[in-house]
Formats: sequence, structure tokens, C-alpha cells
Amino acid sequence: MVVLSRSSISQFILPNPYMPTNDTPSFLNEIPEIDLSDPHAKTLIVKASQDFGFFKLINHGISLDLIVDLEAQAMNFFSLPQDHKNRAGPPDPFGYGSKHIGPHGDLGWIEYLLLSLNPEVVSPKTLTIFQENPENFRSVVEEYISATKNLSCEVLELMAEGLGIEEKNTFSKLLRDERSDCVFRLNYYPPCEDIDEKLLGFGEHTDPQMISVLRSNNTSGLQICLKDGSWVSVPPDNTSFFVNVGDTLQVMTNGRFKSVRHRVVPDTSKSRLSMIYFAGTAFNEKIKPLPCLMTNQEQSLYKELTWFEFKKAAFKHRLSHNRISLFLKSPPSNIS
Ligand SMILES: C=C1C[C@]23C[C@@]1(O)CC[C@H]2[C@@]12CC[C@H](O)[C@@](C)(C(=O)O1)[C@H]2[C@@H]3C(=O)O
Ligand SMILES: O=C(O)CCC(=O)C(=O)O
Ligand SMILES: [Fe+2]
Repeated sequence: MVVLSRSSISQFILPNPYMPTNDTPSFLNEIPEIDLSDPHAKTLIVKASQDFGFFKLINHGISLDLIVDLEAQAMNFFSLPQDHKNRAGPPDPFGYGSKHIGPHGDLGWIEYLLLSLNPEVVSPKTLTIFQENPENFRSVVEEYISATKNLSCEVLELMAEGLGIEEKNTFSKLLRDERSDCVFRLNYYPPCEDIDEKLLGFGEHTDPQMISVLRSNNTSGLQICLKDGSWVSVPPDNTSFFVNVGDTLQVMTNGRFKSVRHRVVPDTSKSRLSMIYFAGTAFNEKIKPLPCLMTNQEQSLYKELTWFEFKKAAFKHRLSHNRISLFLKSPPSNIS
């Protein structure tokens, strides 16, 4: 199963200015927990999106059987012989990948499957995954994607309501658009015995889309960056979902919501498996602050770009790049 060799570890030694050298980030006990059956959920979601750009969802309504089924199918895929998995790679950017994240030299202690859910983006690598693996892998993935899409719409509607936007489908209709550019990702992080502070499973970044809905097994590793720049570990919970606010919503809310910087550190003894639904808009959607959210004197912090323009520019950069700076009307000069 473990294809990543420690002998090539020098490749994974990434400069990591945020990790304190002799101090492990503490677990964040106060992670906002949103109970979707709570009538106050919309207010709590807005607060969490402003304060952290991150929250946990409980009572989400997605069947645990479906989640467990997909986890088993995914583990089955990552357990296959390396040459079988390689037939669905290298990623174009979709398909099977290992170690290399994106095309700009970012490395991680990871294997993954990246699927495009945009009908206008056809990836032959993705077709290989489903042609060469049991038929029920495809059906379970499709069922899970449909469930997480509905959950994402519910969250986006609560966000709109909580922000006092009259049309509660303002964000969710962008995801319901049949041309919405969404992505689904399965990440497998093998255990890493010889861990050091510079070794990352997935380097720090923000997600470019509107929101990302993440579920993982019970292995820790996910960390988020707080407003003061400190990193905290997110206690794992395999029955809940976690939501990241992405760059697109930060722009649409004119900075009220924060797109959260996050990263994954490998575990010394356990593998981590995560499944993430990235909810994006259609390519031609104009990403700009919503006029209905702007108070009288409020200036737009961001220039207008279509999702296509933003994605194209964003994907020219490394993982850790401050992508939101691509939107800023006057970008700071010292951003990497
Ligand atoms: C280095 C990169 C990987 C990424 C494309 C990029 O050039 C910059 C954004 C990265 C990211 C982060 C969130 C998601 O995992 C992802 C699929 C996405 O939409 O943006 C990845 C991209 C990727 O792995 O191709
Ligand atoms: O695997 C995880 O828990 C998070 C990975 C991530 O941030 C991503 O795939 O964008
Ligand atoms: Fe991410």
C-alpha cells in the first residue's frame, strides 16, 4: 500500500515558516460546531465563516453507510498495485497522483484521486479510473457527490440567509448551475514514521472555490491557520463534515467571510483518508462583491474576474500562493 519511500524524503523537506520548531500545534477545542437541525444554524454559520472561515457540521443528514462505503472503496483503490493506479495518472490535472500536488513543484506525503465534475471539462484519466475498477466504485462516488452537493447547497443557503440576503439561493444557484465547475478529491496519506516539522502531507493553502466540504477518517492531521497566524490542529471526527470557506466567497462577501488557510501533517502510525467536495461556480460567473451586501460608503476591496479568469491565474501559482491577492484592487507588494 505505501508507495512513498522515505529514501526520497529530501524532496519533502519544505520550508515551513509557520510551524514552531519545538512546539506541536494545540488542538482547537473551540471549533465552531453547527448543528444543522438548530434554528440558529444560519447565524452560527455566518459567525464561524467570519471568525475562522471554517466549521464542523453535525446532524448533516448524509447516511453513514454511504460514507463508510465510499471510504472502503477508496481504501481499496489506494491498496491496488502501483502500476494499476498509475494507469489513471499522472494527473492532467485530474486523475491519480502521488507526491506531486499541482504542476509547480509542490510535494506532499500523499496519494490522491482528483475528479472534475464539470461537464465541460473531460479528463481521459478520470474515465480510466472508473473503467478499470469495480462498477460500484463509480456508483458510490456518484451517490456521495450528489449528497455532498445537496449539503453544500444547504450550507450556502444558510450563509445567504444569515447574511440577510433576500434571495436565499444567491450562492446555491451558482452551484446548482449545470455548468458549475466543481471538483471531487480523495486524499490518502500513508503513515510516516520518521516525521519532522518540515514534512507535510498537503502544504498550506486556501481553497479557490466557494466552499469545500470535507470528511475524513479518524486520523488527525488537518490544521487551520487562525486570524493571528497561529496554526491549530482540528480534532478528527469521522461522523461529521468540515466546511472551509474558499477564496470565491471571501470576494463575494467583500471580505466578511475569510478563506481559511489550512494544511495536513502526516500521522506517524495511522493513515488518513479524506474526501472533499469543492463547490465552484460556472466558468463564466463573475466573481465580485455582492452589491446587496455593500453598505452605503463601502468600497469593493476586489476587482471583478470570472471564475475562469481567476482559476487560470490561480493555477499558475504554487499551492501556498496568496491567491486572493490576484483579486485585490491594490495588491500588497510583498506577497509571494
Ligand atoms: C498547486 C496547485 C494545486 C491546486 C492547483 C494549484 O496550482 C493551486 C490551487 C491548488 C488547489 C487547492 C485546493 C484543491 O485541492 C485543488 C484541487 C484546487 O482546486 O486548488 C488544488 C489544485 C490541484 O491539486 O490541482
Ligand atoms: O486532506 C485533507 O484533509 C485536506 C486536503 C486539502 O486541503 C485539499 O485537498 O485541498
Ligand atoms: Fe484544501
